[in-house]
Amino acid sequence: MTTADGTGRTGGTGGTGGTGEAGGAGEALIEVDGVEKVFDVRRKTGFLRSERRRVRAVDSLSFTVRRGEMVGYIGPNGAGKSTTIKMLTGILTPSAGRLRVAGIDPSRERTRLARRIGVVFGQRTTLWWDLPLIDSYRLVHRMYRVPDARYAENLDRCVELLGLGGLLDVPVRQLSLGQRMRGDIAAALLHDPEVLYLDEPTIGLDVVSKVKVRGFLRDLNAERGTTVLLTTHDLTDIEQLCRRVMVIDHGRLMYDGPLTGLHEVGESERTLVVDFARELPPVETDAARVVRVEGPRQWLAFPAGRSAAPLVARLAAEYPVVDLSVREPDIEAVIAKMYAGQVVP
Ligand SMILES: Nc1ncnc2c1ncn2[C@@H]1O[C@H](COP(=O)(O)OP(=O)(O)OP(=O)(O)O)[C@@H](O)[C@H]1O
Repeated sequence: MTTADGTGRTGGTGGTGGTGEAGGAGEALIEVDGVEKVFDVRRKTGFLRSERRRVRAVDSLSFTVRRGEMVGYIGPNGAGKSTTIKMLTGILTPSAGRLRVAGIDPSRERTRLARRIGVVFGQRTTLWWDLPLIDSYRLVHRMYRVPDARYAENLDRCVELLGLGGLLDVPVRQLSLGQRMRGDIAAALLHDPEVLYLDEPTIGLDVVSKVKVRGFLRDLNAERGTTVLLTTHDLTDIEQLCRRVMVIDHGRLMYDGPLTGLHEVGESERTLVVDFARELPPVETDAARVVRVEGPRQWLAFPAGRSAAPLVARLAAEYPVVDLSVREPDIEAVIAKMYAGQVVP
């Protein structure tokens, strides 16, 4: 497993939290130590025959998330993300290893833990389908025994910031996907959880709804210091919300560190696009390689971890440069390479 500092240690690399910087390097809130989850699966192989197969969904998983962090948890389909979240909520019991959330063993004290965490599964709603949105919130109010004043304050805040004002009396089944998702996020927050697990919170949303949801989560983390573990296939969610990212594949943690550090793991390159005053042969320099030439324009690739400044200074000194721009590497390509096993962290 690779960490940004190359030590293999986890949990410290993103210790200053998400983009919101809430809470600084706080106490360990989520502790995962050598956790495994094995499923016994029966598969029919004939009319009366079946075979047993063991699926190791999570394997030797260890990480720590500190209070106030906003961490992206990503991986290809079937990597073990949902299984991890289910263990962290107490829905599933680990086959081996140690788990603590806010000091609580999730599978042993699921009800006690429920008061401390909020969960949003983008693919499923926790709201009552046939009831108006506000009725679901009233039920949450009672279930979690949230003090009346606190409930009213949290509800007002969510209604305002998530734009739920005109929707409270609408039955959940009549809400659009984006409205329903915002409604679900509010429901998960009415009891002031310290930890919020978000499993694909922007799936299927249009651009405007995505922006709204991301802005809300950023503010929540910055203002309330809520710790967020975010699972998503949308890397823009991660880029805009999380300074720290964990990549899981085949149940194992492949990378834990800043998003920018993935560029180094993936040996990705930035591109300097240079317009010269006239057509020139490909420029020769050790600091970059020319990957494309079109008339007076040339594209020079150089390692993403390196500054463009020395290269720019040298070109400007030696060539008739008219204009320059730097293109950032494509993080999706780096991660796709990682999933495909071309990058061995
Ligand atoms: N209840 C279960 N019984 C048997 N196998 C399971 C069960 N839940 C998950 N698995 C298997 O465990 C592995 C990890 O699944 P998991 O749902 O955690 O992946 P994921 O990373 O969340 O994937 P996705 O991005 O597709 O949601 C997969 O091989 C899956 O088929």
